[in-house]
Amino acid sequence: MLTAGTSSSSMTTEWVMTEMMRNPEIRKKAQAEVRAVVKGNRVTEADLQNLEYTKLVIKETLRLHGVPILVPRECREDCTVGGYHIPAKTMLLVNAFACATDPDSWEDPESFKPERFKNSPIGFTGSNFEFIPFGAGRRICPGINFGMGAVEFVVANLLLHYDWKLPEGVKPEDIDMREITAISTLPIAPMHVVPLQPQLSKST
Ligand code: HEM
Repeated sequence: MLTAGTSSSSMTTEWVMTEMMRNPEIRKKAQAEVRAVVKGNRVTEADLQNLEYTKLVIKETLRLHGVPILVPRECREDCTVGGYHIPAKTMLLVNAFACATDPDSWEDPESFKPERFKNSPIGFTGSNFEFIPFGAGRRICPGINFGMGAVEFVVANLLLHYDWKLPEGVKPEDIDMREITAISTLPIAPMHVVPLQPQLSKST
């Protein structure tokens, strides 16, 4: 439970920041939303409900940087998938990343475009098999709400309190987006960012 709940949420947060540093316009838009919604210096649970664009950014991050392979499943009965006969008791591994980047399901699948989820019926509760960052079915992640709340809360605070820039001489396109695979996908090289003056001018 601890392993499943900690690295997944923290790695998602790290990828959200990485994508926002690589896409400054998206970061500015999310930051403007957070600063417009949050009154005072504290992000509340109620504020999170109104962070519409920031939620899209997190969703798009989960599409491109979610778990690559889901927990194994065992086939209960013989079946045929894509013309292949799968005998009962075969262990199956679902390639969630392939589903989330399948050009038959997604337009321009490799690009980071939070807007693709705007007014889209595709959610992450396991009903849309092209997007299953929390899995699906009986073994779906039981920590969806906790995990999403934790990521939204940390990202909102990072955007509310600080402006961010890359170290001197580093351009957004220089960020190393390669991944290594563990329980979550991790950046192959940690990104370095510089927090600017804390935004403490708002009244509490
Ligand atoms: C952004 C954060 C998170 C992501 C992306 C995530 C993703 C996943 C995925 C993909 C699975 C496999 C589901 C399947 O095979 O169908 C899973 C399972 C699980 N997750 Fe999460 N998770 C997150 C946060 C959490 C949190 C916060 C907790 C607990 C506090 C948690 C607890 C678990 C547990 C216990 C399982 C195993 C469920 C089972 O096998 O029946 N997760 N998670």
